Amino acid sequence: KYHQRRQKILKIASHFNGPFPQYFLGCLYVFQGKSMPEMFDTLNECHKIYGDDVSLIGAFNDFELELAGSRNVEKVLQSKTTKKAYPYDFLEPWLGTGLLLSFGEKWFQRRKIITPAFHFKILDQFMDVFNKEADILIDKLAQRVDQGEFDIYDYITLYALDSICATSMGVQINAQDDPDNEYAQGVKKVSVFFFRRAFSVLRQFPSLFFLYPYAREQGRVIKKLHDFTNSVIERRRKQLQAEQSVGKVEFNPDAGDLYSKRRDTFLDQLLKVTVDGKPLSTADIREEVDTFMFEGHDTTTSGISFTILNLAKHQDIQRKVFDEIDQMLGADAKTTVLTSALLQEMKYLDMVIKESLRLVPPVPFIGRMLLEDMEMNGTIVPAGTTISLNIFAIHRNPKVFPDPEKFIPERFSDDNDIKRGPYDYIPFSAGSRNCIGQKYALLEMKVTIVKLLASYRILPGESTDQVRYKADLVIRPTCGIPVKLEKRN
Ligand code: HEM
Repeated sequence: KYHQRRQKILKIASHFNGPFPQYFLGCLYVFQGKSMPEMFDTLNECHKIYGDDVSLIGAFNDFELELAGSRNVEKVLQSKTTKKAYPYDFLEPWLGTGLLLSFGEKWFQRRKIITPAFHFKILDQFMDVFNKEADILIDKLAQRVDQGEFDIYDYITLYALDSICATSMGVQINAQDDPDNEYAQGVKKVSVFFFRRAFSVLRQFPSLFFLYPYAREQGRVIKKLHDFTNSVIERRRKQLQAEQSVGKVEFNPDAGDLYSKRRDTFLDQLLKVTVDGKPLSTADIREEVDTFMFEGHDTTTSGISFTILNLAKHQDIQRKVFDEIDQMLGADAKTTVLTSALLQEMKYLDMVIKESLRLVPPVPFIGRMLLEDMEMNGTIVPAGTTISLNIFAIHRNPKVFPDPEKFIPERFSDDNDIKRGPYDYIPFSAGSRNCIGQKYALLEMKVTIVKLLASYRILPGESTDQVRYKADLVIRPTCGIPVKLEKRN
């Protein structure tokens, strides 16, 4: 039976290129003994060697396709008969079946409940928080001015964590005052466990997870992450109860209410909503809070940090962004409260952010499992196949992005002749399961870059050129983001 299945898979795989699969362990040898950055490079190298769509057969006849060609990517993202691929299951003990992991009716219902929390009018209210948190970041960074190279990544992580808690949960956690924040450390650890499991031989046997050397530690770390999100939910619940007991309090942004009295945050909606007449259970709420705390800070941290890296490496481009800020805000650049309308006028900044998300998409891969057969490359790919969509490779198609490794913001100018299809550039994915937080993310990224450049010139450090990429749930730098800061007058 094993042999017959292998023959069947090889026949389908012949419609795609890919490394030769060994009889039992498939193509695992391609990744064996490699470090995380090397694995990431190898995966992307496969596309250079074998083309856009690569067959990668795993251990024990596990058929997997790695797609980077826009035709097949579109088919998968448009299909209504897919679910998230098995590696996402490894996240379930942490994120439950919140919006990222759920599917079918549950996903549809949750997306409907949560979508209004990211309406552009609500996002406008978030701008005060982004401004305030970014000002704190700028203050914290003052101690690094003229002090030589340092890693800015952790500063950005804590800033993004404060921002997501304040905006979406209505709770101030002051992570920026706590460099050893346990939540941020825990997320890093769980992400590495996830990655190691996705590349292990035993990955198809969930019941054997206890054999993994890090299984117990994962349990402990997830418990701490849950304790933290539980405390955020409880704080907000108490705030809302206190408000109810003194009658309805009007929100006044100037009276220190910026965080606690914000109305109808994402968490408020979850606390208040009823489904079939019943409120959501604490477990239901926590899985969404866990999902948004993670998705809402780790991804933007990666996006902001790599934009900073690119600006440090390209002083001419940084100068142009600064000139745009200077032209619009002049001497008030450091103190102006940025609004979404103001940011919308900064066209060059927009191109820089888009190019940075192209070159280093914070979510480099997304995965799906086919629930029905699908036609691809002239063959029928059977239901049950795991598909990985390689956004990092999609963004390096030289026909759409000539000189793909170069950082060229002008690719996104209106006069660029090369036309892009809707699936050639997908940092936030596409289709119905696209990123619900994309507008939020872009606003936060822009506020951070404007505030940073208004106060500091970002210079490359001695090791800036040595930064490589490694990817677990998001792309991270191998040795932080080493930069130097110089004060602007
Ligand atoms: C630069 C920052 C961000 C990037 C590049 C990004 C990218 C993505 C991508 C590629 C997906 C699809 C994942 C998949 O199909 O498996 C996704 C989904 C999602 N993102 Fe983001 N994201 C970012 C920021 C955010 C923020 C700030 C939030 C929340 C405030 C957020 C919340 C979510 C959620 C909840 C989903 C699942 C949506 C669903 O399946 O209905 N993301 N994101």
